[in-house]
Amino acid sequence: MAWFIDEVAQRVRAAARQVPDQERDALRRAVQAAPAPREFYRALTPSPQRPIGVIGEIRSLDGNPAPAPEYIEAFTEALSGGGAAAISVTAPVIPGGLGLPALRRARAIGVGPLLYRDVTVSAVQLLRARAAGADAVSLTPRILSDVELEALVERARSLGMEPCLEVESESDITRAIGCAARVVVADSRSVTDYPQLFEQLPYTCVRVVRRGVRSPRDVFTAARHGAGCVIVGRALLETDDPVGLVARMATAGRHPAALLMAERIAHVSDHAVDATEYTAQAPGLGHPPHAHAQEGTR
Ligand SMILES: O=C(O)c1ccccc1NCC(=O)[C@H](O)[C@H](O)COP(=O)(O)O
Repeated sequence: MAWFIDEVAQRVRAAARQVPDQERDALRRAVQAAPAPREFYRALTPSPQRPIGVIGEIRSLDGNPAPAPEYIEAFTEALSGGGAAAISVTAPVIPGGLGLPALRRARAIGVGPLLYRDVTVSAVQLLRARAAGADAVSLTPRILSDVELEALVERARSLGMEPCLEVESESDITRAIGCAARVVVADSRSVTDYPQLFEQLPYTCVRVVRRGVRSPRDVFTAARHGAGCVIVGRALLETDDPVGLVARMATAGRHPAALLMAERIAHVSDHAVDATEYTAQAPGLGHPPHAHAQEGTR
């Protein structure tokens, strides 16, 4: 899948360079007017009561047209009601991605917090995501230089959003630790050694597994492998009862068995306490969402 992202990143970079200054200014104003960001990290943080959480992803099945906006709205609301700790929306560059309109709708109906997953290479994408109501954004270290990664992490934080680093290798983990990432996401299909990678992270970091998570059993497996959260997408579209499925997965995430599994590899009980201190110390947090940072990446 690496080649796919590389190709998309090239296109997105080229498009970002074309964005005129007036549009950037308009986006900054839209960010000022946007609803304040909500606490994403805290919503994901494992606790003895919920050792592993579920992020419900709203998307369409690859190749299918996007569902009607009213359906997306009802679906999003139902996922939240079913116990999803957060909602993820993917950009249209990712197959099945519904993009910023879906993000805006999800924000308007008040569910959340919201993660926007994009192939992010430019600050302008962060502005668009925040203006549409994102509380967190994904960043992929592999496609970013050190300078770009640092600038985008800081920019996301200065906008009040949690940067969630999508890691693929040991060197990505080192870079994620270097920028004090508090949420790290691994694709369980292409990053098959993710449990080993997770082990290297500070335990205050929420480890998220995505792709191929389909059942409560997969939630337990992810807990056993050190995850504090899973993202579930396709499985919710392939069942007749998405709300029931997300609810069963969320229930699995609160099950004492999940706590036993999680405790074997991470100090979940301590995590809940220490995370509070960590939040207070984390760079960029606690600032008002509209604080202005230097724009390091256009
Ligand atoms: O994210 C990518 O790099 C990507 C590239 C090409 C095709 C799909 C890609 N991502 C898929 C997703 O982001 C999934 O929607 C997400 O991981 C949830 O997984 P699933 O539950 O298997 O739908």
